[in-house]
Amino acid sequence: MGASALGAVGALGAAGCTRVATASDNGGDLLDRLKAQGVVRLGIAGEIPFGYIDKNGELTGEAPELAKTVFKRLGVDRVQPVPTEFGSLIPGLNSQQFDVVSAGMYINPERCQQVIFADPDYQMLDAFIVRKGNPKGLHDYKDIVAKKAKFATGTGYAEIEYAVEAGYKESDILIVPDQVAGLNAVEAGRADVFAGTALTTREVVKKSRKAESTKPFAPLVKGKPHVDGGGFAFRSAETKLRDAFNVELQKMKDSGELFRILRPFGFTKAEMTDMTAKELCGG
Ligand SMILES: CC1=N[C@H](C(=O)O)[C@@H](O)CN1
Repeated sequence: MGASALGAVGALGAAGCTRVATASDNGGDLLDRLKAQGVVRLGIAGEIPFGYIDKNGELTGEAPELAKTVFKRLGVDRVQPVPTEFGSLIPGLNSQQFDVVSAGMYINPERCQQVIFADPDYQMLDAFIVRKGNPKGLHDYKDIVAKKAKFATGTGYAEIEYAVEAGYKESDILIVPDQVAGLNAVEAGRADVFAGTALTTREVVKKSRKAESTKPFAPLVKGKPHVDGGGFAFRSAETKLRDAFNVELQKMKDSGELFRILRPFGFTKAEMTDMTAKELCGG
């Protein structure tokens, strides 16, 4: 089942006719309310292949497709997309614009201060978009510092911190709305490099004759190579919903169903994971 782009507008406008969670809700019974409504609102960031509206106007991506299956099993039949910028996903969730972040968001200690996460549904390395032939020889974050490259990444992306840890000055980073704007910036020479997930960069350069994606690599976090895990985020009070989601997710990991859903979006077996949200949040 797909929700149309029109549906996305409808999702925002539906607040007047459908009972949706409000700021006064304490969150503990959100699952019951979603079941009664029959719909859950998913925050997405227009990022292929994580969560996006396709050319037919249908909601898809690894996270929305997974959400459709899990929420159906939890008794919520429909999903509605609420598109926003990546950097607005956590504020949008916490201000009740939608019920769940369904954008493949990396789980890290800073974000775990603001929201709670289901266990990751995948693990991932980073990669760069560079001009064809990689003229500046940029292969990881230390290269962008050493070669004084103009560095771009997306609003709210974890990649901002990775560049800063490598010694890049935060105020020098070109922050763009998304990976398409990043590709445009590299093609036009406004940036030498755009950083994102290895899958995102690989997908977006398919549209380009001027740019390519580098080999995936592990960013350094506290000096050590780090593998990210991405998953669904919930408001901090909604442990009941998150726990119920985790139970279904674990069953899908055990049965291999999760990989069957993610594989068409370009994920490999090596990108399936046993990491937990607890360990990614810092224990
Ligand atoms: C799926 C995704 N993950 C990274 C993050 O969580 O910050 C960013 O690269 C934005 N997109």
